[in-house]
Amino acid sequence: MNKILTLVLVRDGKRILLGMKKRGFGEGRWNGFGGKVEKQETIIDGAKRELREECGLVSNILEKIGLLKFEFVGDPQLLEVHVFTTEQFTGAVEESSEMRPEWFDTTNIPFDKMWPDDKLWFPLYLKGQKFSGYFLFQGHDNILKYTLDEVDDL
Ligand SMILES: Cc1cc(-c2ccco2)c2oc(N)nc2c1
Repeated sequence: MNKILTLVLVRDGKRILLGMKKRGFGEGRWNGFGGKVEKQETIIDGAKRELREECGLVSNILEKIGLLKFEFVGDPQLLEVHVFTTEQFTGAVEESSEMRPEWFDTTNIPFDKMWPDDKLWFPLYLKGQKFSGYFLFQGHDNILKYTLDEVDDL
C-alpha cells in the first residue's frame, strides 16, 4: 500500500511561497507545504490542514495539479504525493516548528536546495500544465530513472 502525502504550492502572482524544512524528512530543503494524510481525513483536507499547520495560511480552494510517485532503492514503501496549488488564501504567513516560509520569484526558484525531482516538474507547473510522474531514487539525492507526463485530468 502506498504512503499518501500532500504538497501544496502557494502562489501570489509571480511569487511562490516555499518553506525551508527545519527537521525530519526533507530537512534542509525548500518545498511546498504538506505531509501525511490522517486515516480519518480526505487527501484534500489533509493538504489544507498541513498548509495551516506549516505556514499559517488557510485556503479552501486547492487545485489538484500533479501526482508524483516515488520509490527508493531498497525500500518497499512507495510514496504517492498529491500536489495542489492555490492562489486564494487568508491568514498571515508564520514560521512553524516544521517550516520557515519565504516568498520566491518564480523566475528564481532555489532548485539547488530542493528535492532533485522539482527541477523536472516545476516547469510544467509554472506553465499551468497538470502532470503525473514516477521517480526512482537512490538515497535522497540521486534519481536513477523517471517518467514524467503532462496529463489533462487527475
Ligand atoms: C521523495 C519526495 C517526497 C516529497 C514530499 C514529502 C512530503 C511531500 O512531498 C517531495 O516533495 C518534492 N517537491 N519532491 C519530493 C520528493
